[in-house]
Amino acid sequence: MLQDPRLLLLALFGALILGRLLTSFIRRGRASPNALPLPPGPKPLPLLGNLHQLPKSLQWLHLYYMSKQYGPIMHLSMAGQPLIILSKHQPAYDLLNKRGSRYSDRPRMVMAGEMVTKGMHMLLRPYDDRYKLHQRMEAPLMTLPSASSYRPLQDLESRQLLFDALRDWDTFGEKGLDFHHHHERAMASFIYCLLYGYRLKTGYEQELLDGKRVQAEFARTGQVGAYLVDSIPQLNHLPRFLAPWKREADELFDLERKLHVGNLDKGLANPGWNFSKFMHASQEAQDMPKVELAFDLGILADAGLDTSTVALDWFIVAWITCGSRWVPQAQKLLDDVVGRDRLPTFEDRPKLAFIDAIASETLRWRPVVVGGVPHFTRSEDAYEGYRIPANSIVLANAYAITRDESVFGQDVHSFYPERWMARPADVSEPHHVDVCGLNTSLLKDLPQTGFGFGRRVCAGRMIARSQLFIQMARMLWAFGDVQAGVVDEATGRRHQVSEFDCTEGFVTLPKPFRAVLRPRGPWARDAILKSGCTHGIDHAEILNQVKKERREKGA
Ligand code: HEM
Repeated sequence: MLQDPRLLLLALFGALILGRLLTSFIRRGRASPNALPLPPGPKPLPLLGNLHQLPKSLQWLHLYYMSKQYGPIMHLSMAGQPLIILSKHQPAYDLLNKRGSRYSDRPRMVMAGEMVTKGMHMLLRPYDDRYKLHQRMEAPLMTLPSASSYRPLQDLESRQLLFDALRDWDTFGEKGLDFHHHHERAMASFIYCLLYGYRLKTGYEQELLDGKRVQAEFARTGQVGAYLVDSIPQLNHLPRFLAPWKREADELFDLERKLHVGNLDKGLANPGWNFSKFMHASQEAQDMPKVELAFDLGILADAGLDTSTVALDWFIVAWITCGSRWVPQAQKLLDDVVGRDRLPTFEDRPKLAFIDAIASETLRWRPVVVGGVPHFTRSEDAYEGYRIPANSIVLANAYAITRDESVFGQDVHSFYPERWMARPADVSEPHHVDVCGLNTSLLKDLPQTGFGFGRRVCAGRMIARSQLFIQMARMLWAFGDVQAGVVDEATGRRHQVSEFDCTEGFVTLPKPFRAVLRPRGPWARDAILKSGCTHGIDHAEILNQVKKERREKGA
């Protein structure tokens, strides 16, 4: 029966899989009698553990409800692999921030990390010396003074976004516009300009289409359970004809390599300062293979593109579904501070803390990476009377943590920007305003959980916060009476927007729909047209100004 060598190999690997499951099961049973108990969690089945209890859809929501039963530190077993779920801010902060040296690793991802990106994906890298070298190379570009120097580019793209949205209002009227596309174009154009020295005019450029494909493949190949080889890496010893995922991984690597190396080449050749030139000239890059540097830049581009776009998409959903109170409040503030003759600018930011509160509330209400990014610990630890086993995946469930009432106060499911506002500071007291214009005297220092934790916290969070501020301030200033688009012209029926109508995956987007963004008045239209189409502006000149400003600020 087993004369066919392929069947023989399959039988061998079947035995290997069974062996692995049995070993992990026996290991679990062998915990020392003196050992602390594992954190509570649902009762596991033999061999499978809790695998059958992990739902495929809206996992973060189910884990949040599960935490109501088992508490803020839960233990689940995924066929023997310990998974610790943190559902309140304090344990997440204590473990991932305070004990960061122990909890900053990533779980091994064979397909997405080792095969498709050959270990060069920054987000998936283990916390080792090579990771730290890359972090050192990027660090000077991610400081607060650096973020402040990128604001002229953010200003440029948000002006363009308003111009494009006005044009679409004139074209599509009540049908509405594809706001996701406009957000994506603007965010991608900003990040590609900064990294590679070119802008994206339409959002349909081949580089962006390839970039989106790479992101979609990352989300797919990185999904828990998508590839057996992630659970049983030994399967990679199979010859290629028995391991079809190897060919798939090679093809995806090739797509990503071509995209990132092509972009690096463009960045080095394009006029003006940019990240490609800066990182290429850095000490850390001197002995680095070109492809590794290209991947660093490419992953930065990916990390910046999707996330800010999604946050702006949720902002539109919040505007439509629950904006009746905070939108008029924000618009009154904008009218008082900015007036109606010009667009808001970064110079207005210190007086517009409420807009920053709206940005923070958007990231809290619908965290972009809603389930959190898994961390990993290689050594055993003890916390609050529980044992955290060695080789645990530790996941801070962003959805649950942003609903921690002991941190964010009452009514955590509502969109309530005021929760971020400090008591009005005494006017005679000088306000503390950071170099990006954020007024920290008027805002509470609540945890920005949506950007992750500890040594793996989002490197681009200062850049992202400026981006969200300028975009939200300008949209709120320019447009009013925002609604979902009409989907049936005969009846005038509009798309029904629901805050839980979202996609699955690493980042969670609202399901696609069109929105009607009406100019608030002729004055808004005039100001947008006066600000104009920005495609004729010399962005290389702006990039050179960035370089000068960075030098002056010692960034
Ligand atoms: C609203 C926008 C953004 C959100 C919500 C966001 C969120 C996150 C989260 C949750 C993580 C993982 C943190 C963890 O493991 O605990 C992360 C990592 C990262 N982010 Fe962001 N991000 C945003 C924008 C950006 C931007 C604009 C950039 C760069 C220009 C960026 C660069 C990175 C990088 C390089 C990492 C990897 C850190 C590592 O694993 O060491 N992000 N981000």
